[in-house]
Amino acid sequence: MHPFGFRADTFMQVFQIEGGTPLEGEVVISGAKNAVLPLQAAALLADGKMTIRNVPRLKDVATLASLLEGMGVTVNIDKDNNITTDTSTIKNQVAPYELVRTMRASILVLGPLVAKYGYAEVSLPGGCAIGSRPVNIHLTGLEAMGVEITVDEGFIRAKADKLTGATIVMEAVTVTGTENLLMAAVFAEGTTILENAAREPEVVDLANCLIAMGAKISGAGTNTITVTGVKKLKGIEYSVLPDRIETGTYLAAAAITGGKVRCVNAAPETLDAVLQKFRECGASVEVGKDWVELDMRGRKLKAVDIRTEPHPAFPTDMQAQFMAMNCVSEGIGVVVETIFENRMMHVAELMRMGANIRLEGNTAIVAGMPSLRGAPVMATDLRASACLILAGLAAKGITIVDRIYHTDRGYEKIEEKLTKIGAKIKRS
Ligand SMILES: CC(=O)N[C@H]1[C@@H](OP(=O)(O)OP(=O)(O)OC[C@H]2O[C@@H](n3ccc(=O)[nH]c3=O)[C@H](O)[C@@H]2O)O[C@H](CO)[C@@H](O)[C@@H]1O
Ligand SMILES: C=C(OP(=O)(O)O)C(=O)O
Repeated sequence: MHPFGFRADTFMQVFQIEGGTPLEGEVVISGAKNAVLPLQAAALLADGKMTIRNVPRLKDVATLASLLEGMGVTVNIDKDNNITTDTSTIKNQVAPYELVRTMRASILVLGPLVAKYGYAEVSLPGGCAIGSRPVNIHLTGLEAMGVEITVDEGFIRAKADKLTGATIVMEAVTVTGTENLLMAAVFAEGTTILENAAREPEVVDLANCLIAMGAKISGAGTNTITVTGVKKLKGIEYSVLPDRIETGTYLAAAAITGGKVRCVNAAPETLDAVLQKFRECGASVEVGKDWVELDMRGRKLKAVDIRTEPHPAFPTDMQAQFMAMNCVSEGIGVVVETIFENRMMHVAELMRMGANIRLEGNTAIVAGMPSLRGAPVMATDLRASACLILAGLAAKGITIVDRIYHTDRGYEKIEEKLTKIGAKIKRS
C-alpha cells in the first residue's frame, strides 16, 4: 500500500467533471509541494530526528520518503500530516532511476548527501513533458565547491573529502539548483556566495529551516545568498509554507466559474504577481494575513496577457490555469512561456474543448469564447491537469480528464476540496 493510500491503479483513473456550477465556499490550503520536497532532503543534513509539519499528502512527498527509506533512513508519516525522519539508520547514498524518473525533484538529495556523507549516487533525472530540464548548473556549482562529479551509465556520482566555500554565479535562475547548492554550502568550509540565485518563496522557506537547524545564511529571497559553513546541523520541527500554486488554482476555479472562493491557511504575500493578474481579469480580490478571497460573481472575465518569469514575476506553474481562464474571457490574451521550452501541451487539449488558440512556438494567442464544451481530454503534466480540470468546471457538459496521476503529484485531495465548494467532480 502506498504511504498516503494512493491506489495502485492510479494510472487508470480519470476525473469526470460536469461543468457550469459557480464555485462558492472555503478551501483549506495544504503545505507547498515545492517547499516540502527540499525540506525532506534537508533532513538528510540533520544530526538526529527532524520533524516536518503541515506536510501535504501528495504522491511526490511519498516518492521522496520512499527514496530516503531506500537509503536506510527511517521515515515516519503520521496521520496528522507530520513526517519524522531519522538519518542515524542511513546505509547508502543512492537514488535509483526507478524513483528519480517519477519525480525530478529527487535531484535535491544530491547536495545534502555529498555535503554530509562525502558521497552520492543519483540517477540523472532526464527530461519530462514540459522540457529537457538539465541539471548542469547544480553540477557545476558543486564542482566549484570541490566536489568531484562523474556522469556515467545514467548516474551522477559525486565525491568529496570536504567542500570548500566558493563564489558561484549560476548561469540561469534555477529553483532546485539554488536549493541544492544552498544545502551543500551549509557544510562547505568558509564562505559560499550564490549569485543569480532563485528568489522563490520556497527557497526562502528552505533557508529559514536551515537557519533554524543552525546554518549561517543571509540574503535568501534576494539574488545573492551568502552561506558561512558550519560543522553540523541539528534536527528540528519545522512547518511547511502554504502552497501558493494550489491557492492560485482554487482562486482560478472561482474566477472561471463566476463564483467566490476563500482560501484559508494561505500565504498571500507569496502571490503578488498572480493576484495582480486576477484583478486585471476583473475579479475582486481581498487579502488577509493568512487568507485570500476571490469574488467573480456578477463580473465578466477579461482576457489577460501573461509572461512567465522567475519570482517575483508571474510563475510558470500558474500559466496553464490562466490559459484556461483566457479561453472563456472577453478579448484576446497572449500567453508567453519563457521558463520551459515545452509547457504548452494543454493547448491542444483545450482546443478539443472548443478553445480558440493559436500557438506560435512558446506563445499562445487565446481568443476568448462565450463557453467551452466538455470533452475527453488527457493531462500531460501536473499543471496541464489543473488547467483541464478548470476548463471542465467551466465547460458545458461532461469533461473526462485522463492521466490524473499527474494531478496527484501536486494537489492534495483535489476532488474533495472542489466538491466542498460545489463542483461536480468524480474520480473513477
Ligand atoms: C520541485 C520544484 O521546486 N519544482 C519547481 C522548480 O523546478 P526546477 O527547479 O526543476 O526548475 P528550474 O528553476 O531549475 O528551471 C528553470 C529553467 O532553468 C533551466 N535549467 C535548470 C537547471 C539547470 O541546471 N540548468 C538549466 O538549464 C531549466 O531547464 C528551465 O528552463 O522551479 C520551476 C520554475 O519555477 C517550477 O516550475 C517547478 O514547479
Ligand atoms: C513543474 C512542476 O513540478 P516539478 O518540478 O516537480 O516537475 C510544478 O509543480 O508545476
